Amino acid sequence: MESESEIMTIPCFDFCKGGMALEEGSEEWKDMSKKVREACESHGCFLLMCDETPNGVHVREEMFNHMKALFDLPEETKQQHVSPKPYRSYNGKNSVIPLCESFGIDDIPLLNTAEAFTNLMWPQGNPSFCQILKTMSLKMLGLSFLILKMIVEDYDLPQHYILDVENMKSSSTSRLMKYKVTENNEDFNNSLLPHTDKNGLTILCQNEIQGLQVLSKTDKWIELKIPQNGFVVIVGDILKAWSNGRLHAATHRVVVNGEKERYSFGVFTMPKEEMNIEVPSELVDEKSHPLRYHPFNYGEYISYFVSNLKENALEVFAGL
Ligand SMILES: O=C(O)CCC(=O)C(=O)O
Ligand SMILES: [Fe+2]
Repeated sequence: MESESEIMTIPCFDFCKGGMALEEGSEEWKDMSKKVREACESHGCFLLMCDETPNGVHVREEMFNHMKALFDLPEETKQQHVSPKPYRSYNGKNSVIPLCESFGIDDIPLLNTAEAFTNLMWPQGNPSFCQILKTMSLKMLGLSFLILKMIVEDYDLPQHYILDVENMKSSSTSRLMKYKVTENNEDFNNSLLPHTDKNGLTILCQNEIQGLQVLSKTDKWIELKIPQNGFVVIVGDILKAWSNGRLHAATHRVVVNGEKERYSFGVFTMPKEEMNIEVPSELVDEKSHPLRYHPFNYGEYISYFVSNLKENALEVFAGL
């Protein structure tokens, strides 16, 4: 029963009560900003509902059907998706996480990368999947920006810090993931190993199969129950650093041990590689919040992480 009560500790917020999106600057928006900031500080994550359109459920269902067809393509076809950037190329044969397969596509809302991807996988094209990838990536990127603006609002930071959070979502990667099921119990904990995300903010959704767990500050794994048509929002290293460690980058993992495959789709927002991350002076307080991170370059941080692959990369690279 322990995990039952722990489930309750991760809050779920509805940004679109009754189909109406929150109006920026309204009292409701301000109340929500406080709740969002508190959840990001205490848990480093929260669940999110935002049903603006009645056909949202339908779009999701179609997306996961398309994703199944994608992962069912021949291995040679999937392997054609390659990128010089880390964690983008098709990854299907990773001995550390043998149950997980993934693709990463950069900047779908800004460039024609969804077309390029679907044309590569299906030489005759796949316009409906392409459209869904664009719709979902754009929606999730928009939600990321809204959440980042709420955080600036609730810290009562001067308006020019909106530029900081605009930078923090100036690039994005959409990741498509499949978790296979296995009969071998020993593999269960290997679906996706514990990690913090190295970007700014992550928003994920999944088919009906749960499996994502977050580590509480008291070192207990909490099984998330992502509502149907809901999302989970996770604070990454960059947002933690920018907030001077006030926001918590939640360690999370995936454990899938049911009978059905899990598919998930995530939008990882991040700064452009050349951008620098610097703590706003307003978030530094000599007594209660002394400066924890020196200014650093995002691209250099990612290179450092990729060459060391240590989970304490942020503290070692940018910590004071
Ligand atoms: O599939 C999921 O729900 C989590 C994926 C994840 O944590 C990641 O790709 O960083
Ligand atoms: Fe992650």
